[in-house]
Amino acid sequence: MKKTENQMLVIFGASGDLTARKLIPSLFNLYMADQLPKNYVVLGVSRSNLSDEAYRERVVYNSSFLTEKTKNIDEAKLKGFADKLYYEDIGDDYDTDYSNLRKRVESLKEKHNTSGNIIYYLSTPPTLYETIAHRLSEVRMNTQNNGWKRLIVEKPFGYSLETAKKLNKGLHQYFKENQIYRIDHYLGKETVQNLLVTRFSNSIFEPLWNRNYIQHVEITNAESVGVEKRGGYYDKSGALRDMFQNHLLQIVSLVVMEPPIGSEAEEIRNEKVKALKSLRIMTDEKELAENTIRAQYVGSTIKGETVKGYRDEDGVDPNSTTETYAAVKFYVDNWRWHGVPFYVRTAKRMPTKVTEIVIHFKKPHHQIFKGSEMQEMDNKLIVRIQPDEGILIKFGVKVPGQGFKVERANLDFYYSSLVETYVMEAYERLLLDCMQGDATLYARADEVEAAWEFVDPILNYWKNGKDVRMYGYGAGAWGPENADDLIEEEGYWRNPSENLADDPGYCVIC
Ligand SMILES: NC(=O)C1=CN([C@@H]2O[C@H](COP(=O)(O)OP(=O)(O)OC[C@H]3O[C@@H](n4cnc5c(N)ncnc54)[C@H](OP(=O)(O)O)[C@@H]3O)[C@@H](O)[C@H]2O)C=CC1
Ligand SMILES: O=C1O[C@H](COP(=O)(O)O)[C@@H](O)[C@H](O)[C@H]1O
Repeated sequence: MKKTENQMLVIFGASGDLTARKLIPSLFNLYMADQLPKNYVVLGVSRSNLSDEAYRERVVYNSSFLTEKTKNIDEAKLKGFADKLYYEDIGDDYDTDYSNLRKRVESLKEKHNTSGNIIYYLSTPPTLYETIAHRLSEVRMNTQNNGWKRLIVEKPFGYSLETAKKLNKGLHQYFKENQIYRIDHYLGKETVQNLLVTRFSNSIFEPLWNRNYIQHVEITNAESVGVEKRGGYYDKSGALRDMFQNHLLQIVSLVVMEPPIGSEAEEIRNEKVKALKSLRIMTDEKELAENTIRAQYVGSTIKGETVKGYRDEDGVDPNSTTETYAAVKFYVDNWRWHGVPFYVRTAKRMPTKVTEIVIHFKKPHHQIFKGSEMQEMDNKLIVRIQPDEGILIKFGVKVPGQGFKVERANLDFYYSSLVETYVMEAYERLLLDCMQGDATLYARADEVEAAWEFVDPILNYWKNGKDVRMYGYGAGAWGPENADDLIEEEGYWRNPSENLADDPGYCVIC
């Protein structure tokens, strides 16, 4: 097991939603699992005027995000966690002299003997990331001569290729690349990481993992919720920036990448960046029109309840042209994937919440068991990222009896069957990795830029292209009908029913 050295976590934007909903609960889980170092403190920093006690009340004792976790633990244990949380009011603006902050950090370091190792977590609006890094360096809080300093940067990492490059350049003035941890919480999901193990620790998948055996790859990320309280943010972002550029292209990179020479962070990240750079960038309008689809959810009734359309959501422009659904077909220009189409879709307000990767294998070259419905009998490997995390292989078996009746069978594995194993939540895992200096599951500067390089032309086309359509889909539907045209050559999008194995598909071929 890796060692977690004594250290301090300084969270900028500590009065915000992410800190309360994800960061503090993750730290609490790590505390309960005895994973925090012996000498450890958290210093929350924001503009709100709060005392240490008031901050503890807010994010621990009165936190609705912790109630489930804390209701059965004894007071002293909870106090042991809460007492390690402190708060510093930065003043009216983050763009200020950090000398007082430095003094506070020094005094906490002395008091708790945290040894000068510090993680700075940037959980503010992204426009402040570079400012905070600059202000930290001004008072030498980035220097590593008395302990390491790491910087976790939240998404979104840029708004376009240009802004991402600018942000990388800006941060690199004050922190070295190996100090910067760009968080992508999908990489913290156990099933996403398991893709590497499935591919590279088994000898049965990798020989088939190429253009000779794979017909196409399909990735679906669906959310049943709408934009909730984040309409203001989402309307400036949209599905392509919010989910596709980061989380989904990270998943694509793990599906596409070549075997790394080892499991060290740089070995894996080198291969991921090569994979991202091999995505064929679409340039002409015809290509973009044929291979991309965007849509918005419109009002509808789901299970008897009226659901608002996107343009009626709080914080959303009533004439908004921001997409809540994005589907893209693309190719990967390398030896392994030549000619294999990838279909990736992401959306809000779909029938269910599900993320899955479906590897569709080619049919056998010569079909012995001919029948009208033979085309239904395709082999698939489904990696279910959430919910019902697991892996499923679909193949045909003979139904006992005369003739050749073929039925689909499933070979499945569910994470829930590992009852003894505690599966960490994504933020928990990623925080612990950063505490231990492991950047494998964080995105490197060149990965982020390569992903933007692919996405930028699509965004530009959607914004400035001629006659670009914005389709509508009823809230609670599987996207617009036109999205079926995109995948027509292969058949149809898989309907990821609620239960992973609940797709019995039966056909009689003789
Ligand atoms: N919430 C989520 O689920 C997710 C959030 N993120 C990212 O994490 C970061 C934080 O998100 P979240 O916590 O939701 O954001 P919030 O809007 O809740 O704000 C975070 C903090 O920033 C400060 N802040 C807000 N607006 C301003 C402003 N205009 N100028 C200066 N400070 C401001 C607030 O503190 P105060 O006013 O006290 O200074 C607050 O503590 C963002 O970059 C977001 O994109 C990423 C993934 C998911
Ligand atoms: O980063 C984001 O992710 C969430 C979905 O995350 P999940 O772990 O629940 O799948 C999404 O709702 C949000 O819009 C986006 O910013």
